[in-house]
Amino acid sequence: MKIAVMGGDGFIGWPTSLHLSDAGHDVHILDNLSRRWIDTELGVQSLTPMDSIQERTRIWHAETGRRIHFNLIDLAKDYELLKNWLSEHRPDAIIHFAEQRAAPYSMKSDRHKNYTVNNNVSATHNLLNALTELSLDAHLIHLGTMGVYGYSTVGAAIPEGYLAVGIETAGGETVSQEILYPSNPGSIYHMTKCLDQLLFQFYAKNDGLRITDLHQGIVWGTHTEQTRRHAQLINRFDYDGDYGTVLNRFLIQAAIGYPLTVHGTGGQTRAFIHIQDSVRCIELALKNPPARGARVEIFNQMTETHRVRDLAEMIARISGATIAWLPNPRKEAAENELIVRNEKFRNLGLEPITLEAGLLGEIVDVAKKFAYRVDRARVPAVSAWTRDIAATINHDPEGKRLKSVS
Ligand SMILES: O=c1ccn([C@@H]2O[C@H](COP(=O)(O)OP(=O)(O)O[C@H]3O[C@H](CS(=O)(=O)O)[C@@H](O)[C@H](O)[C@H]3O)[C@@H](O)[C@H]2O)c(=O)[nH]1
Repeated sequence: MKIAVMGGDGFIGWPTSLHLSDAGHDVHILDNLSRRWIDTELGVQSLTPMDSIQERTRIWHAETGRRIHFNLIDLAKDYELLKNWLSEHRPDAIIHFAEQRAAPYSMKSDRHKNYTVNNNVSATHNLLNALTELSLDAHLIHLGTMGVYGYSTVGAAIPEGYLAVGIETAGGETVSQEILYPSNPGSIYHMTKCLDQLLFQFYAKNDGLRITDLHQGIVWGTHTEQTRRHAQLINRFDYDGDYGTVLNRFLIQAAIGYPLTVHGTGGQTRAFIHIQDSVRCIELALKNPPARGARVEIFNQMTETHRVRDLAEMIARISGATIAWLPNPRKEAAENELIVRNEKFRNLGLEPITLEAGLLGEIVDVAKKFAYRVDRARVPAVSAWTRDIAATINHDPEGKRLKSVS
């Protein structure tokens, strides 16, 4: 297949591009390199040393003889360029990662809120609009998030996108219907993914676009089979307070002897998936497109759930790290249950890498190897969800104002 990977220079976009190229597909990356600019804005860098996209694709060609093409296009701003590219290349499938993906970054300031909404919603809409205008029947796969469901304290299992409800008619009869699961975003970033969902519903219904939305959990790990093939194919690894996700942050914190930064009681339960499984799921979704005219296909792309404090305690046990119990910079439920249905990928043959099995290798491999590149001052999460919270959180790099350390 000819596949366009929008956002193919990012944390999941890059290993996905390699995985699909390795599987024999003709891969074209479209990316505005915004993630690299944001690193510059924040004054941080990936834990792993990362080459330019042109250099990465050159190495991939030298290693495998396969070409990955790179196009510098901003989906949100360059509508005509995007449309012309799609019109010329007419890909069979499009994988859409081209959005600002960090919740803390989206909550940093009014400017960051505007940027995240404008970028994410425009990128998605421009893509849908162009596909319709060009009558291009490409299968669109979008990287969504488990965060669209929110974290209720009820503890009922979250279905894959649609919820069966009974509605009472005027005649007093109860009819059953499947509705899109009610959105309950916890950040501006998560809210943009909820808005994306509505755009998908409309374009599938009105124009018959074939769309798959992957509601992904928190990704951990950094290597995939293909990124291991050469030092310069390595994936990025974020550990900073804005882009670092919780488990990867704990791993690097353990490696550099920094107290594990648990927000609040650590009672937040979240869904997780290893990066290798993430790219496998994308390939499975690619092989199983919805029919034209069908409703948006939704998968829950996660393999296990964990409570944040349990992860911290597990890593502390393995590594001897201490745990810092910090005031939470986010507005979120202090404690929640999370039960997630994920049979669809399991039925398509996904055999998950479990945290227990994969964890130690990751610590040794990546976190310790590149620990010398860490700027400790970039570890704390300082982006607060509200002004009131901002007044109370800890900004001190080595945690002198922590609630407690155990
Ligand atoms: O040092 C830290 C960092 C985070 N947390 C807590 O860990 C949980 C998860 O935070 P996260 O930064 O790992 O994940 P999140 O902000 O939800 O976002 C990440 O995970 C999402 C999937 S999900 O969480 O919505 O399932 C993706 O959509 C996003 O792109 C990705 O950045 C939160 O309760 C947070 O308060 C800590 O206790 N300590």
